Amino acid sequence: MSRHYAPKYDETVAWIRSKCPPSLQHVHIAVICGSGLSGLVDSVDKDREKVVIPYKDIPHFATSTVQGHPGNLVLAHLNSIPTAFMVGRFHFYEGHDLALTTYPVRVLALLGVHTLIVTNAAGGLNEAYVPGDVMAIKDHISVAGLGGRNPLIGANEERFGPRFPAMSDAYDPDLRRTFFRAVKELGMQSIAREGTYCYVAGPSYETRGEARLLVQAGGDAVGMSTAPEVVAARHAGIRVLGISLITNRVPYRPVPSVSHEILGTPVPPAEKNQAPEQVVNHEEVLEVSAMRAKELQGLVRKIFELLPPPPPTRSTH
Ligand SMILES: O=P(O)(O)O[C@@H]1C[C@H](O)[C@@H](CO)O1
Ligand SMILES: Nc1nc2[nH]cnc2c(=O)[nH]1
Repeated sequence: MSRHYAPKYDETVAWIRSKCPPSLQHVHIAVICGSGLSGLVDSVDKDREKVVIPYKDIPHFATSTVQGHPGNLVLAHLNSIPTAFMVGRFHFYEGHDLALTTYPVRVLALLGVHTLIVTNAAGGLNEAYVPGDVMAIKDHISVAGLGGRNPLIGANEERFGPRFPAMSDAYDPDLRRTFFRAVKELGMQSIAREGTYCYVAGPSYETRGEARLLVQAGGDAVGMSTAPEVVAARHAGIRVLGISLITNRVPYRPVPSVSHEILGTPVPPAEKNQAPEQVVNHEEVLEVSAMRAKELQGLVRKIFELLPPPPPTRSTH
């Protein structure tokens, strides 16, 4: 993460605290709302204080430019736990440096967050997945990270974590167990999945060849966020639950040939009897998010009810 941002975390944190009542000056859990998932914030306790701060007012924050990402930091209680909601996130493809994209995660760490629930809309790569499925992320493949786009590049911020943090345990197994307990209690087994999320920079969706590469690498879903936030969170010692809402199927079979139509040659055997695959668009992504909004709110509330005890605290000051 660029050293350029280092002196500003404390300014941002002090400013946010100045807008909050005492009960919200330290928050324990953060929820990042993915595309079209801003309704998750409606799960907060209605009878308690709630502070809504537009990102554009927060010193040193970026602003959200993507449809389905309103761009507010909301501090409130959920199941009586002081919680921060990022209602909208920043994406690298919006033109933000990765240090700025993940800046809020470090601010959240300084506000006291020990547990991050990060959500996203993602395309399904796994043959068995259908739009509307909800996947607990057990691992990620950061294609952009492997290509040199890692939010921790630059001088290491020792106050947050070590130079070389492990990522082999990035998605907390106890939190995943909690996710599946919540799924079971709510009877959502038929739509619940557990899989590997692939992070690509976007904003273009995958070609079929790219999607096939991700399938062969073991990816179950693909999206344009989450992994940088998780890397920054894990570096800061925050435990993570990642949830992908599968909003579309990603076409990955070879592009149908047309040469045989003109030349009268045989149809390539691999292309015989192929069902047509649908092209994805962001409107469809938002439609499926809207369709599952209420269930996901219920799921998040249930997860809060069942959360395991917090990990031992580690100072970032
Ligand atoms: O912020 P998330 O990851 O939920 O948004 C996904 C990825 C792109 O931003 C967008 C594409 O439709 O949805
Ligand atoms: N990269 C990518 N991101 C998505 N977000 C929602 N659907 C998709 C998808 O198919 N591909």
